[in-house]
Amino acid sequence: MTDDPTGTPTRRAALKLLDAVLRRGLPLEAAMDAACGELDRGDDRAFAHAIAAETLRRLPDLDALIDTATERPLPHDAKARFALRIALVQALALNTPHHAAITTVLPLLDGGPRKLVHGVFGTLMKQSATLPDPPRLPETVEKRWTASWGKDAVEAARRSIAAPPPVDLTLKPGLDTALWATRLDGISLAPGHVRIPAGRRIVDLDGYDEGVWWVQDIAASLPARLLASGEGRRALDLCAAPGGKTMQLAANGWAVTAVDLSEPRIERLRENLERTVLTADVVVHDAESFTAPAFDAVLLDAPCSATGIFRRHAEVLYRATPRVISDMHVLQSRLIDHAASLVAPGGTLIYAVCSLEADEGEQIAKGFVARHNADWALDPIVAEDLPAGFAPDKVGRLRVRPGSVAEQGGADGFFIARFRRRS
Ligand SMILES: C[S@@+](CC[C@H](N)C(=O)[O-])C[C@H]1O[C@@H](n2cnc3c(N)ncnc32)[C@H](O)[C@@H]1O
Repeated sequence: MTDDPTGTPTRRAALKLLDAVLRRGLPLEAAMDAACGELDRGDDRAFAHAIAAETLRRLPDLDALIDTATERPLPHDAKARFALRIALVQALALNTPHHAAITTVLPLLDGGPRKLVHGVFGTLMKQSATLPDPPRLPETVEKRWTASWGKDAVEAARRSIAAPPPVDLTLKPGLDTALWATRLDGISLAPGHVRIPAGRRIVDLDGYDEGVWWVQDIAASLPARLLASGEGRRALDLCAAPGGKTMQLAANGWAVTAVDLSEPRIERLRENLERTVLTADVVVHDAESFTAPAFDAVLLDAPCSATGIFRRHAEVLYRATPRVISDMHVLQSRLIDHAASLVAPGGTLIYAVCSLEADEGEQIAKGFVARHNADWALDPIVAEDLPAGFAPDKVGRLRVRPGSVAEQGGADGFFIARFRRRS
């Protein structure tokens, strides 16, 4: 594409990324290699990613602006709409000069409605259009979350999608948390936790090479914190990759078996164990059919819609259709039943999902107890089990919703329940 203006290949990559995410349902990170094949430079790839990620964070507001400036609404999958989203997000959220934002995008419409796109962009710039602060979430998500968690949670979710969230690190046990918070120029919300601002290169940070910490949102660290120290007892981490909870359990004295279906993700788990000098028995297997002698504890971090990680991966809000959520509910019900069959009498089962959908959290916990009432009981989580800022619900399960620890930078959405098998 030698006659493209400078910068157009980056915008073409951003267009391919958005197409992969919004039309083909891929995660943004998974689409990077194929979409950015034309780009040799790391900073061009990073900018293509930034354009796509910012577009996804701002999509409802970008589309609403576009609709104010067209006579008839453009179809949602029209190339002209994709091109306008990319031009507008640069001009209105990424500080790209207006001229550069549009001239680099027009060549993407080879043989298409360039005049229309140029005209709509020009009209909006003349009107000094702006994007609202905080951004809106997709309407269907706002309705669903308002019904489940209330208006304040939706307001908090809007505020928290506005910018990339901070990054949390889990320290190996026995380290001085305050010292590491200072060394990493961060803050701590709990023993063994350090929070640093977004945007730092993780591999350059103090302690990375020595493997004394790993990246893990504070909410994602809570399920393993709900198990006492292992003292050599056996724990099964089901759906374990890339290994955040495996590392917590292994570091806390459990003899861990880590099971995951995905070979590439298990590879990352192995690398993480190697870097942190921790050990686990690692097995590539479907969790639904995995068998072994019963364990003292089983942690099931079930596959889910992942709507709890919307602050980092806004595309989850578009992928989590009602159909996906209901399919996940069915899979999670089967997985929790199988996980329970692997727990020894008197043992503990932890169920966790990084989802903000009650159907994947509260409803799974309720269904499990209803089906297995004779052998199992909820083991209520109490305030003392949790870091400041997190509180169990009235029956003793933990729902981390938007707005939790907001003043300190928030947390991923999560649901966690702990159950005890009767002896
Ligand atoms: C939420 S992620 C797990 C995160 C992990 N527990 C951690 O703390 O790093 C869910 C995982 O479930 C795995 N998975 C999905 N379906 C599975 C199945 N049927 N059996 C085993 N693993 C599965 C995925 O490969 C993915 O790694």
